[in-house]
This record gives sequence, C-alpha cells and structure tokens, in this order.
Amino acid sequence: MTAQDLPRKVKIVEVGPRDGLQNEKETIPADIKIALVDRLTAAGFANIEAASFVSPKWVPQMATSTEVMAGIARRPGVLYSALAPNMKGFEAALAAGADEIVIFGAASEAFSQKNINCSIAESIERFRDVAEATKRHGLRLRAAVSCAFGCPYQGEVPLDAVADVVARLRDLGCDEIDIADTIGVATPRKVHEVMPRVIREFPIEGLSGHFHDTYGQAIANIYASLEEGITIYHSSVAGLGGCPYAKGATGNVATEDVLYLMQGLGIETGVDLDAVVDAGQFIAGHLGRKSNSRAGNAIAAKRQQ
Ligand SMILES: CC(C)(COP(=O)([O-])OP(=O)([O-])OC[C@H]1O[C@@H](n2cnc3c(N)ncnc32)[C@H](O)[C@@H]1OP(=O)([O-])[O-])[C@@H](O)C(=O)NCCC(=O)NCCSC(=O)C[C@@](C)(O)CC(=O)[O-]
Repeated sequence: MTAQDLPRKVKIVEVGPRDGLQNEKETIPADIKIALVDRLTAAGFANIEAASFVSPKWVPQMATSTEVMAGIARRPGVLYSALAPNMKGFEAALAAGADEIVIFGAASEAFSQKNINCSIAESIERFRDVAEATKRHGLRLRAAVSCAFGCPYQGEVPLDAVADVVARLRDLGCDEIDIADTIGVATPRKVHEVMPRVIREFPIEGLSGHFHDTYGQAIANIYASLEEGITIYHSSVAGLGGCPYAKGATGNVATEDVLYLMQGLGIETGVDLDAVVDAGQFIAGHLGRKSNSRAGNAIAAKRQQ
C-alpha cells in the first residue's frame, strides 16, 4: 500500500480537555479549562471531548464539568462530548448541554472492575439505559472500548473479547466506537490484527483509533490504522493525559504530532496546526511544564528563531 491509497480526509477528535486533564493532580481552575476548549474550538475541531460526568470521588479533576460546559463559547456545528457511565452522569451531561454522550466500557474484565467498579456484562446493562435516554433526547452516542490492545492488569486481551464488546455496544445503538489503546502497548502488527476484526462488527466509518503514546508507538499505530481505512482519530493537545486506572500510562498521542503527520501525508483534517500549537503552549505553560508534543515544541521553537 502507498500513501496514495490512504484515506484523503480524517476527523480528529480532540480529547485533551477530558482525557488529557482528568489525571492531573493539581486542580485546574474551570476558567483555564474553558480557555483551552475555546482555543481548540477556534482551531477548527469538529468534535471536542470537553467534560466527564463521573463520580468526583473517583476522578476529582472532572468535578468542574458543569461549569466548563456552561462557560465555553460554542461554535455551531461543533460537537462537545461528555462521558457518562450511568444515568446520574447522563442527567448531568444532558443538563450541561452535551451534544454527544460517551459511554465507556472495556474489553478486559479486570480493567472494567478497576475503572467503573463493575463487570463488562453489568456495564452493558447500565449503558443500556444511558443509550436509550441519549437516543430519546436526540443526542449522539459514542462508546469507548478500553484495553482493546492490552490491559494493565490482565495483560493480553483476546481479539474475540474486543469484538464481543464492540458488538454489544453496536447493539445499544452507538454512532461511533473508539478502539482504545489505554496503556499505549500496541504496535502496528497488533493494529493490523485488531482493526480488521472490529471492522467485521461495526461500520468502518464509525470506528476510531484512540492511542496513548506510552511506548512511543502511537504515530506508527495511527499510520497502520490509516492503512486499515480508519478515518477517525483521538488525540490530546500537548500530549496531555494518562488514565487514572492505568498506572504508568502516559498521555494520548499529541494532537500537534497527528496533525503534522496528516499534513505531511496530504490528508485533510480541517484543523489549523498553528492554532493547536498555541493551545498546547498555553496549557503546558499553565501546568508549568514542557508540552509532550514533539511537533508542537519544534514549531514553537522555530517561531523564536
Ligand atoms: C462508574 C462509577 C460512578 C461507579 O462507582 P460506584 O461507587 O460503583 O457507584 P455508585 O453508584 O455506588 O455510587 C457511589 C457514589 O458515587 C456517586 N456517583 C455515581 N455516579 C456518579 C456520576 N455519574 N456523577 C457523580 N457522582 C456519581 C453516587 O451518587 C455515590 O455518591 P455517595 O452516595 O457515595 O456520595 C465510578 O466507578 C466512576 O465514576 N468511575 C469513573 C472512572 C473514570 O472516569 N475513568 C476515566 C475515564 S475512562 C478513560 O479515561 C478511558 C478512555 C475513555 O479514555 C479510553 C481509553 O484510553 O481506554
């Protein structure tokens, strides 16, 4: 396969304000989160994961989600997504005006227990109510499948387990399903095994690749996913993040790096790389550390010359 055969256009879902920030120890003021989302909106993303309505005891950083959703300057046509693990989360996300509800399950029993305190089967039952309510209110429904490429607790995750969860989430009426490498252990070979298997269960146009970059493989894994025809990718500005229930896992692949890759391949994203570099420098500055984006730092350094 050559670069000519890759998709010509992809959707990048910016998950920095949620997946990126949820793991930060210091409480980030809502106005900083709002300023970040507004910068990302201005950069041209069609979909931003802005909030998470989960137990504040489990993930304290997301406790300001209602305030964040109320404060952002929404651009018409942009989807602002929010995580909701149960009906309590759904009601809060609905009241906050989320455009898309994200339920989040796992292909690994052990991870499901640690992350949402229930088995995979129980999670599907909880999600059923959320899915029905989401559809009833005319909102979009997305689902994440954590540990699709490996689990921090049980290690190897069988392909059939991934496919089975994808099929169960499909049956709940999901519009989009995220195939997540929660701990960043995948390599392209694994991607070429997992993606074709899940494509058999769910329309390819609605499948996304959600890669963490713990082992530095995320860009290679995205390229492998492009070769499989996947056209939706998640990334986090400045490479923010890590999962609170996956120790040692680093952030999502940096959005700036993904945009640089897509630009180089001539693949349309509709997102302004320079504006994302600015957003990355803004949030890294607030956190008092260097951005994790190689491309973002290189572009920022070049501007100083
Ligand atoms: C799912 C639960 C709630 C179960 O937690 P539980 O303790 O089994 O739930 P519960 O129903 O027994 O409720 C316990 C307490 O939480 C409250 N509660 C219950 N639900 C909510 C809610 N929605 N919003 C606010 N509060 C809530 C509830 O009211 C109660 O409060 P109390 O009476 O003790 O004061 C808990 O395990 C939880 O919140 N987990 C969150 C885990 C999480 O957010 N993980 C990170 C996101 S997933 C991720 O990052 C992976 C992803 C998506 O990016 C893809 C990838 O890379 O893999």
